[in-house]
Amino acid sequence: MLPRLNRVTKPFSRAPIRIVHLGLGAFHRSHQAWYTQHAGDASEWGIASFTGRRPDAATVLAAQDGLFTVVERSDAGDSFEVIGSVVEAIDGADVGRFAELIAAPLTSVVTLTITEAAYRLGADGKLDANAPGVAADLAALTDRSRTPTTPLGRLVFGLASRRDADAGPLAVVCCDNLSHNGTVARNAVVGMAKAVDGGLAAWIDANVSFVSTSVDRITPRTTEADIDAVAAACGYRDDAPVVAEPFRNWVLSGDFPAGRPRWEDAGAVFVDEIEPYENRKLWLLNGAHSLLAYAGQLRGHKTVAEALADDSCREAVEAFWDEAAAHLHGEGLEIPAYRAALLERFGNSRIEHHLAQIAMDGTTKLRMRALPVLRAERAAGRSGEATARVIAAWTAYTAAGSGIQDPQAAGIASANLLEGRARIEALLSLIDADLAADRAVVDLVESLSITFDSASHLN
Ligand SMILES: NC(=O)c1ccc[n+]([C@@H]2O[C@H](COP(=O)([O-])OP(=O)(O)OC[C@H]3O[C@@H](n4cnc5c(N)ncnc54)[C@H](O)[C@@H]3O)[C@@H](O)[C@H]2O)c1
Ligand SMILES: O=P(O)(O)OC[C@@H](O)[C@@H](O)[C@H](O)[C@H](O)CO
Repeated sequence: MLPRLNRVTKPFSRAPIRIVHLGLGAFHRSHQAWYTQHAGDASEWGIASFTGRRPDAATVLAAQDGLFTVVERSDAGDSFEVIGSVVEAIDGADVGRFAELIAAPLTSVVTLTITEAAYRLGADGKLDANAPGVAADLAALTDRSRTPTTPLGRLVFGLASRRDADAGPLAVVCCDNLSHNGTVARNAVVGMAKAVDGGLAAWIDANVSFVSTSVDRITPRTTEADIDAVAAACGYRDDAPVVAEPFRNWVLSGDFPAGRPRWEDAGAVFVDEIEPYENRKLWLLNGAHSLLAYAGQLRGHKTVAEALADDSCREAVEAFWDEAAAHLHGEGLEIPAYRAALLERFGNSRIEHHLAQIAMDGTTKLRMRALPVLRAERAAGRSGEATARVIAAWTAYTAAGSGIQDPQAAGIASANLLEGRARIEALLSLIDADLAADRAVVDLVESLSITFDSASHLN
């Protein structure tokens, strides 16, 4: 029997906890944990990482003393690296430990990868007070008789503890695929705090810096085959490896009032103006991912690489990129090279990135990945057809598949009981009210919604 990966089989020292992470999933491990291990001052920066919804990832990682393997997977083969920057892995339901660590004076940075849907944004882009868990968390934060269950509720709870402990300022670093993600996180956190304690909201405003980031490293969900591959290649049993592409990128903008690791040693870039980088990534990479997720599944494909190899999907991607690129300006963006690199990254067939995973939470994702391009195209006097096709593919996908996972799943199901343009209008209203109110857009999306029609492939 193989030995288990842990700090005895691989003697990594434990850095002191100075970073608290919320959302212990695959991406946190391949990205922020990797960058922290590769910072020049890594020995000073340990991460305590909390799960979001289930304890499973924390249970497995805790049994390995926080250690896991990053499998860097390219067409040329796999390389393996043990990461030791996560020094404590904890069930997110342990809000007591979370608050204790947020309140610790040594804690300087809180990072988040809790998915787009967890920010509970409504179609107006603001915190949706009717979203699951929000009202209950506001009540819990008010009377303190229960602990909050949403990630943002837990963060507000933790920040209240830090204020009470007078532990000083810190930085919250949002690493989710959202435009203006620092501002979104700030609005959601301060909005929630304001609803329960004006003094706390003012303290957060004065003491917490919300850093915006553009994060990039394709990291699919780990499979049993990945676990077996690590065992075969490394000679130890790791139940929490993570597979990622060789490419990685991290652009950050904002203040770190209590310090931060020297992530720049690992290639992170600190900028004053993040928007051009953010748009390039969210539109070209994530927008194309969403298009491939819907169009590709309609055409019977399972992975990004398979969908990209289908000419009709690839042409739709290129046309969408042409429209998006017209609105991407800024020094050093190098759009042609970025597009060429994306084709290569998407075509990495050894990374089995499942379209079904990318397809989740479409209403929230399309709002950031496609809608801004459509708006910009129409403002420029053009139809925005290629971008409308991205949204049209989603409308077709919602009708063809079952078990749609989306914060607006109930609204999607109701909309799909309608027919024709009424159905399209109802679906678009779940993404954006103005979009649904524009008759020309509704007609355009309706006319394009049969482009990838092949519903028999789904279910
Ligand atoms: N995987 C990638 O390639 C990648 C790349 C760039 C950015 N990201 C960002 O990171 C996020 C997480 O990706 P991942 O691959 O780690 O996913 P994952 O499913 O492996 O992990 C997500 C984590 O967030 C928690 N979570 C999910 N939904 C939640 C909810 N509604 N409320 C509370 N907690 C919730 C989960 O419990 C888990 O801890 C993405 O949504 C995206 O915003 C991912
Ligand atoms: O992780 P999500 O669900 O926000 O989006 C799915 C993919 O588009 C995304 O994970 C990309 O692979 C990633 O953003 C690449 O850096």
